[in-house]
Amino acid sequence: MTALLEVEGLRVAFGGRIEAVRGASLAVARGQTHCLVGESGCGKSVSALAVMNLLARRGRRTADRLAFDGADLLGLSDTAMARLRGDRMAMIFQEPMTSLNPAYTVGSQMAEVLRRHRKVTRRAALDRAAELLGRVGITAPGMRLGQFPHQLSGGLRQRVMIAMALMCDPELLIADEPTTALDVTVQAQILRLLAGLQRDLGLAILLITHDLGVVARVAHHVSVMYAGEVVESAPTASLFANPRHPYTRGLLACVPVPGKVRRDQPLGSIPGVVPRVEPGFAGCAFRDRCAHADATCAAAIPRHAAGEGHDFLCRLPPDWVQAEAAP
Ligand SMILES: Nc1ncnc2c1ncn2[C@@H]1O[C@H](COP(=O)(O)OP(=O)(O)OP(=O)(O)O)[C@@H](O)[C@H]1O
Repeated sequence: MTALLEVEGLRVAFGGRIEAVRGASLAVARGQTHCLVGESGCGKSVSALAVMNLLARRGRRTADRLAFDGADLLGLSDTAMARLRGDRMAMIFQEPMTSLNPAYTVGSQMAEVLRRHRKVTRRAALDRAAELLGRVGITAPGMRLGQFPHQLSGGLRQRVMIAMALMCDPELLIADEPTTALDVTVQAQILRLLAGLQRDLGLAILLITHDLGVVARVAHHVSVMYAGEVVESAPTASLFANPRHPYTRGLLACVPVPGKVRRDQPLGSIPGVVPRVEPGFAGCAFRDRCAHADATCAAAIPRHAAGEGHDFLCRLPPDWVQAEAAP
């Protein structure tokens, strides 16, 4: 079966000088959670915004294919895309106030989302809003409908934003770091909520995160992004058991293992920073930070298949990790 969201060869440039996304491909299967991971500045948010056609004015996107439920998104007019957004595909952000309007009550803005896409009465839209507030774990939903966003805690605002995204019963939810700004307990609650919604409603979720702990808990499939490219893509179990790209291995080495980290030990990080890449850049963008780099890393890099649904972009062969470990 074709994936619900198909992205192939996506490129995004800003003002023609910075290439934020450089030929990224990924596919989100129906009813599954696909995580897009990588350090800050790798192009995760820009990729998601490009899919939704919500890039800032200077951003230009091109792609070999961009399709939702088999239908081309690249050829859609702005009006047709706006009809799809918030209806069959919805997006939530790290900061709920990106989506919530401080001037309107929770109820009126949730109802407005439904009434923009469906012919329903205000009463029916408010009933649906109350039902969804209950579904995302908000008690006394009737009372919350009459409140303004500033009267809610950060965790509640995040739940309201999720409920609002669900008003039209979307098939795809794109969630850009939805838990980063929350404290750890609320983070865990929101992740449990998203996993439950994915299961119960058959939602497909494209979850952007830099937290590999989150990935391990919720993802079916993972795409690792570096400097605008997907450098490794794999089913979650395969990625954690057999990471191939040196960048993925570096990210995983930074995750503390319970019981193995001493209190006084600093958390790991990969030395160096993600480079900003100009159009025409050739070779592997990770080479300056990579212990395995050699002169060939400045030339074209092959993409290797490394098992079912697992591929990576590197000059090293698919079995390099085992070969290096062998005596
Ligand atoms: N409006 C813009 N104009 C110019 N450059 C931009 C714009 N938006 C993003 N970029 C650049 O695109 C690159 C990718 O940014 P993006 O926000 O997608 O990264 P990210 O991986 O989502 O990181 P974060 O986790 O910090 O959001 C960065 O170098 C960023 O500076």
